[in-house]
Parts: sequence; structure tokens; C-alpha cells
Amino acid sequence: MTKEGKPALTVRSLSKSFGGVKAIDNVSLTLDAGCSRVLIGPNGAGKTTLFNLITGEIPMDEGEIYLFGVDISQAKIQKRSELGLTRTYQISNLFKELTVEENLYLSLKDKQWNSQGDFSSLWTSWMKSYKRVQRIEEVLASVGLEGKRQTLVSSLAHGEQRQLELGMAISSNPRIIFFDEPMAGLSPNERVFMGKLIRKLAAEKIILVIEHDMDFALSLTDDVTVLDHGRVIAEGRPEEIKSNPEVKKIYKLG
Ligand SMILES: Nc1ncnc2c1ncn2[C@@H]1O[C@H](COP(=O)(O)OP(=O)(O)OP(=O)(O)O)[C@@H](O)[C@H]1O
Repeated sequence: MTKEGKPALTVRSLSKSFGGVKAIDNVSLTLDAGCSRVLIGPNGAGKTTLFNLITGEIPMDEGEIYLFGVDISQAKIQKRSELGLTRTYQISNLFKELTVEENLYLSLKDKQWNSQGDFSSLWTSWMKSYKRVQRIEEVLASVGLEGKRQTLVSSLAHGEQRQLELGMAISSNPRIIFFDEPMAGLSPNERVFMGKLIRKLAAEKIILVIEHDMDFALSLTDDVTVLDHGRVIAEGRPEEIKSNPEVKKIYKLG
């Protein structure tokens, strides 16, 4: 529960079809404050669709979604992010020909960015700019990219690009972060580093992670949800999930 006494996220009886395919079928899910969760399931199970529905990138057919007690079922993406929800993507959303700093700068949203020209607004604008630079430095340090401020994103290693994506996701100081396959395409060393970053974040924020690597997924949190064919087929602690007959069948576990 949050300070307000409400779960951080409540999803109730959510459904979404694409043509004849029921991608999400009557899914319910709760995320309490301080409790992160991992979402696993085979290809096409509906994991990314569930993320897209909660973040508001696609409209739901049926169901209800509450963020910190606020009904966001029909809310725009912007409203959901103002309430503290952010996400990373499977496919990179970085501007490769810009520097690390420029990418972060763009991710720090500020609607009052343009100054009106008088002294007080120039001062306000300067202060905002100063704070933004400070924030950029904090974020770079927290994702292990100190010293890379001026580097072009195209010159970063793949793992560093994923670290930057994580930095962009946390730059606005969100309360809930969704990670869509954060380990995809990383080398063994990069995986170790990313694992540490995500575990550290899980101690500070509420996180929901889609992950294909079963061992890593189950090492991340104590709460696991398994999706298959758009439905929740199992929910519980890692050891319960590993011994669940349906999960064992899907993952061909001995
Ligand atoms: N925009 C779309 N149009 C049509 N069908 C879609 C669309 N998005 C997803 N689907 C279908 O919905 C189902 C769930 O897809 P989704 O991408 O959510 O699964 P997933 O669990 O994230 O899979 P993966 O692990 O491969 O990323 C699949 O059958 C997929 O083909």
C-alpha cells in the first residue's frame, strides 16, 4: 500500500483483442508500494500488450486501471506519466546522432521551458536549466555513465545505450517503472551490471519487469505473474512458480 493507503497499481478484468486474437483476456493484477513484480510468459503471451494498455499507448476493450487510487482507465499517456508511471521499450528510443546529455535533456520534460524575455523569467529559466544540468549529472552517475555526457549515443556500447535508456526512464523521478526485457541483447558482463542497477532501483521504486530469462526474472523479486495466451495462469513466489505444473509445461522445466 502507498502512503495514501491505496495499491500503487490495480488492474481489474482487463481485456484487449486484435481482430480475432484475444491478446489480454480478463487480466487482474495488483502492485503494492515497495513490492516489485516480474511478468513472465512465452512469446505472444500478451506481456507487452499489457504494458501498452497500462501506460495508455493502446486503448483497452474492457476493464479498469487505477494508479495510486486514481482511475486512469481512459486517461492519456501524459496524465499517467504525471502520476509517476514510466517505462522502457524493447526497441531503442534513443536519438543516436545526439549526445548522451542531449538525449537526457530531451527526456526531462518541462512545459515552461520557453522564457518570456523579462528578467524574472530569464532567471527562472536559468535556474531550471541549472537544475536540469544537475539532474543530468545525478542520473548519469546512478546508471554508471559518468564521464559519458558529451559522447554521441552511436559511439556507446550496446549495454551503455540500455543504461542510458534506463537513465531517461528515471530522469523524471517516477514512482513506478515498467521494464520491457531490459536484458535483451546484453553481453554476460553487461547483464551483471544491468541486473545490479535494476535490483538497486527495485529497492527504491515500484517496478514491473518483463523478462525472458527465467532465472534472472525469478532472482529479481518475490512476486511473479505468469501470462499465457493473454491470461494469468500463475501468480506467486519464485519457488511456487518454478514448481507450478502449468509453468513447468510451458517452460519445459524438468
Ligand atoms: N498491434 C497488434 N496488432 C495485431 N496483433 C497484435 C498487436 N500487438 C500484439 N498482437 C498480438 O497479440 C498477442 C500478444 O502479443 P504481445 O506482443 O503482447 O506478446 P508478448 O508476450 O509481449 O510477446 P514477446 O515475448 O514475443 O514480446 C500476439 O498474438 C500478437 O501477435
